[in-house]
Amino acid sequence: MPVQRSAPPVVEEASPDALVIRGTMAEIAPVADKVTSYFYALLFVRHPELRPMFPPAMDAQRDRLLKALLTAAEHIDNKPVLVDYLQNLGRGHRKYGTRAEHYPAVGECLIGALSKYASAIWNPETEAAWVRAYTTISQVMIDAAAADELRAPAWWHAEVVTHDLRTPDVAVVTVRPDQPYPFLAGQYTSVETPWWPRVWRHYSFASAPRSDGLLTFHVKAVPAGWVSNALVHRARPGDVIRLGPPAGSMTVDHTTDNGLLCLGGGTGIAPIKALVEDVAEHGRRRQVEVFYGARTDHDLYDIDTMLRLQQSHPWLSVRAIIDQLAHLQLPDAIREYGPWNEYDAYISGPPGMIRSGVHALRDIGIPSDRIRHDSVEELVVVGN
Ligand SMILES: NC(=O)C1=CN([C@@H]2O[C@H](COP(=O)(O)OP(=O)(O)OC[C@H]3O[C@@H](n4cnc5c(N)ncnc54)[C@H](O)[C@@H]3O)[C@@H](O)[C@H]2O)C=CC1
Repeated sequence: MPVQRSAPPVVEEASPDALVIRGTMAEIAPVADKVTSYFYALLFVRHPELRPMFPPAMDAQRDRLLKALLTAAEHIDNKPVLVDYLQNLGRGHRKYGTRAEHYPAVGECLIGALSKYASAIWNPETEAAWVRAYTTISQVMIDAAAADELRAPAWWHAEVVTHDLRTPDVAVVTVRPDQPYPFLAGQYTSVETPWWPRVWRHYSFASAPRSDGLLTFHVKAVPAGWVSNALVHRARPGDVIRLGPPAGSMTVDHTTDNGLLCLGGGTGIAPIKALVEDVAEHGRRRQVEVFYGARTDHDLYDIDTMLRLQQSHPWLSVRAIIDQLAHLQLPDAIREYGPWNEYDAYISGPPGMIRSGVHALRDIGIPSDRIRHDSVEELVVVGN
């Protein structure tokens, strides 16, 4: 579930519907791939008009919609987190051309796929629980999309204005959106390139909002990453990409004077740089300690920028942690510094680093509600 703060495990009584849903999920878990294929087969056979809203090749991300729906259903009892997640999902679906009338079609195929593969336990009560859950899920998404329609476009076009290849596989790409693009430092967006229509990937903004309206992303080309390879090796000034709405809550809490302990691994330094700029713009002096991790010194592609920021801001300290030299990975390095009890923590980087970072931070006494990061589930597709 994309919880953007590190939530402590919630121990609560499950509702009868939640129990039924969990029962179905346990039943289909061993055949999840088959459920996914069958769900999309049903959807495209029964509703061929929906096919163009999905990527031509479905292998890379075919189960994202289904996964999102199942994740939401599983958390049906956790209303505040669920609503937040679904509102984002509903807003985010506007860029695919999703409309309110598409939701019943998806619901019908979801029930069709579940009832086929959970047939051993499927009965009218199971179906009723899923219909109730899906109705709740789709209504939150539909309402959020409708509200968003009044204030923002479904997507933005953005022209590449500079493309700076920093290493053989990392590029810093700056784009100019065709309309104002409101967002907060620390957030991310989704990007579609002209070469892979309808394949969207998430990238964090590498700067706080700028007066010239330009947006910058740090992109690393990863093996088999269609979007990332296109952005690093193919995109040039003048190319036009599409952007979805901003998302994410790894933003600076300006209601506190706590320091910021920031861990950025690899291209995960991008949103950390945006956070530093945000603190600078707010003008209140807060200690910001950045740990910038990389596998080798060649991978520290943005260290000059970070050191320049350190030079201009006495409240900022930047430390590079290089695996090879430090003989330990980034999250463990923070244990040698501190104390960190007056700090809020921000972590950005590969999913494994976020997981071990949260662990290390809790271990040194930072409570979960003061540790912020993007959802690890969403990150699995970030940057591909
Ligand atoms: N908002 C966010 O959280 C953002 C996340 N990213 C993600 O960051 C990643 C960047 O990839 P690369 O530059 O190739 O990073 P990388 O794989 O080279 O690793 C960067 C740093 O993270 C540490 N690290 C990696 N795996 C670890 C693990 N399992 N446990 C502890 N430490 C670990 C490494 O020691 C290194 O210091 C991508 O997965 C991208 O999706 C990128 C931008 C923003």
